[in-house]
Amino acid sequence: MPKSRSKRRLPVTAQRLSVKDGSNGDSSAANTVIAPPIHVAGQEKIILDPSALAGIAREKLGKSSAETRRRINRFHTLIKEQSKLAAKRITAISPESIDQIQKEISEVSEEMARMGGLDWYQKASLLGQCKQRGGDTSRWLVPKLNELGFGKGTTKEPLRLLDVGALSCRNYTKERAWIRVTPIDLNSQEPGIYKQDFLDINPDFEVLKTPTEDKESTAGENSDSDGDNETENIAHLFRQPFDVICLSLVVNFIGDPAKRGDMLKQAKRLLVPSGLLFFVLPLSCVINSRYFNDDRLLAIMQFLGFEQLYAHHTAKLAHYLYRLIATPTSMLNCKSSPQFKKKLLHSAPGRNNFSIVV
Ligand SMILES: C[S@@+](CC[C@H](N)C(=O)[O-])C[C@H]1O[C@@H](n2cnc3c(N)ncnc32)[C@H](O)[C@@H]1O
Repeated sequence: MPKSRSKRRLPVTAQRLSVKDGSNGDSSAANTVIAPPIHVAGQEKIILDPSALAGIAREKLGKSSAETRRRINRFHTLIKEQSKLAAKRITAISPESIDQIQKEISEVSEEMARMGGLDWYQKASLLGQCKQRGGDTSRWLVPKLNELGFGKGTTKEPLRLLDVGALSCRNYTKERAWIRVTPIDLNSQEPGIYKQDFLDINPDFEVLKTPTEDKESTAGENSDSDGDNETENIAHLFRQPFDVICLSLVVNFIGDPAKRGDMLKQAKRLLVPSGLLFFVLPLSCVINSRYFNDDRLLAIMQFLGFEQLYAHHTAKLAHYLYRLIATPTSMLNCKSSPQFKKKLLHSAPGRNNFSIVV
């Protein structure tokens, strides 16, 4: 049986999040303070970190940023194809069709490997972060946290922030006095990023028993530690829930819509009550999909127990900040049929098939 959230040992952190924005976690109060307008921003500042390009050959990236973008999109398509084929293989019955599916899976994997695999994809994305997206997404999140009342000296302990799909562990260096980052990724690009599948984190926070263990358990956090060691036991990093979770361009990376939904549910499991979820999608997912848009996302998030604090479209991205306001854990463990199935919302031609199923 899942343990109840109310028994978890983090009332202080939880209080901190609700008190600091002046709303005490009351959603109506928060809504009067923070309007969630959606608007398209102008050009953003370009920040290029030269170390981002280390070890990546120009010809692999593409001759121009448009070419890099095209290859990244191809990689996304292959990821989706992989998910579809994996689902097909589960239901296939005849040995011939299993062989055929297996052959197609191998072709997809080979093409991904020829492109340079996940490692290439991450480096290309890092370049995209620098050149096209106005720097890493912490540039958007940090001012929003400031607006909510967080900053240097405003909290007793630094905010615990889980950066999922982290390509750099330096994104919050300037804020290290008040943000303690735990950067994770499926494939660690640099020491300091922990190799960890977000969906595999076990959110059983009650394993933390004594204050001594508590102290030892946080010793490895932040980017000073060597997160590159695959055999390292990093379970201690996840013994407390997080104040903030960043899912920036990670959910769209997953090919399976139900798994995307699982990521949102997992974020909810790993957050303190009143914790914040920073969520970023490519703009095309919400303005050009047959099955998805801002209203659908809002309905899903509200269903999961989040309130939307901010929503903002840039030229290429959709940014959202949510606060967790309800914790019905029974719902998260519910295996019944999805509440938000893939549903046709726009039938105009030329749209993509992005969706999130919860
Ligand atoms: C496009 S990059 C996003 C990078 C960065 N967060 C940003 O905003 O630009 C997507 C990253 O998510 C990582 N990722 C995807 N699924 C993940 C999971 N289940 N757990 C951890 N990382 C994951 C991928 O390995 C990849 O590095």
